[in-house]
Amino acid sequence: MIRFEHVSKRYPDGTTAVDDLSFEVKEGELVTLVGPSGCGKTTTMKMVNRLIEPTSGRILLNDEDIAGIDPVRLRRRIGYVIQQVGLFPHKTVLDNTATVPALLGWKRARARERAAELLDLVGLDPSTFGSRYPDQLSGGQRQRVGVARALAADPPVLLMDEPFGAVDPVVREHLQTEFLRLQDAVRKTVLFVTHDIEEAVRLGDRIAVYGAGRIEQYDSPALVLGAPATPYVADFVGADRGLKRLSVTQIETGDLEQPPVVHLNDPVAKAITRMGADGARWAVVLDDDGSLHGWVSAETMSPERPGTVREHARRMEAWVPVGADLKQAFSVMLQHDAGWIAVLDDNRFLGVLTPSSLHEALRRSIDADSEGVPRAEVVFDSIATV
Ligand SMILES: Nc1ncnc2c1ncn2[C@@H]1O[C@H](COP(=O)(O)OP(=O)(O)OP(=O)(O)O)[C@@H](O)[C@H]1O
Repeated sequence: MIRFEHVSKRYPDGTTAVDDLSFEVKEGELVTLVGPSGCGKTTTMKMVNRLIEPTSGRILLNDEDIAGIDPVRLRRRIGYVIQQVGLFPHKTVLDNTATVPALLGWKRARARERAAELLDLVGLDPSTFGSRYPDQLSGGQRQRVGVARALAADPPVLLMDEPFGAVDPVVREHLQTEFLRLQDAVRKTVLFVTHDIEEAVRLGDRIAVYGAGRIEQYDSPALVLGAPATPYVADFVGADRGLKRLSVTQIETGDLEQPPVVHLNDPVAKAITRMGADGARWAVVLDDDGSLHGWVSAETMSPERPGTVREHARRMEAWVPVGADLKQAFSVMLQHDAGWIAVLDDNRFLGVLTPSSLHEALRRSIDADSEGVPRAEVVFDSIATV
């Protein structure tokens, strides 16, 4: 979709901003460009919409050399979101969002209808926010309008230059989650510049890690974290990459432990036998319909006493859906101060994660990536050391 072929950019003062860059972004792929300040990320991005012209090499968009495309026409095919959103202060949110369709000559009603759809898509109710002016929005809301505006004419390509850089970390995480959901729905080809490795890992299908003017590694987030290609990348992603990796490793059913399971209406004696068979001191308790109720401890029940598990069971609400990432699991575990959490598929109980199975899952993920991939340095950072 976007291909860089030996692209370099040298400024007249002798600065080489980008040096012999070759890489490809596939259709529907979200690639994050990450690296320290001044390493050439923005230059790379601005060459795609011809705000900056390369000194040598070429950039192809769908196999067409962009040097031959009129810049104005080119930019209509490319949405652009920047940190200082650049909304027009005197225009309403709806009209701001409709800017590009209006420029493209859409009828006003159609442009506004499209703008309302887009606002909805980025989580801003058009009937509440459409008539506001930019200074009546929070920073996070302004960024959402920026994204809606960039998507309004449905461009196949989106360039995003630190779009969430100016908001606080909580809002930023929110915007990232929303953006991922949006990207799932619209599947644009996205180049996303950030200097934040966490953001790059969270959003990118692939990450280009920049050193000075060059890409040091171009890989999946899991590989960048698990098998840094060079000591520079290892240093850049940081010593806590095991922890970062939690957010790119999904829980799989094979990671789960299977403690004994009893039901609320089971007689106490049956529950004790069940636990005894596994040598377990506790069991997961499910409702009659099979959904998670909580847990019960062997200590609180005596085989001589009549009754059912219901009288002894304790509620437990620490759970995550299967497919969640290990970071979510870890955070739920900490939030509930729990030694285990349940993993559910819809309402169905699948098993539990404990700190040690979480650790194993992390190891599984790193082993899978490093198999057969000769990398400079494959180090496992135990979560226990973080
Ligand atoms: N017009 C210019 N003339 C000379 N040098 C320039 C010019 N524009 C950018 N540079 C230099 O090119 C290099 C790359 O800049 P670029 O803006 O691409 O970096 P970046 O990785 O996006 O940085 P940041 O994260 O700080 O935005 C820097 O050393 C910068 O000083």
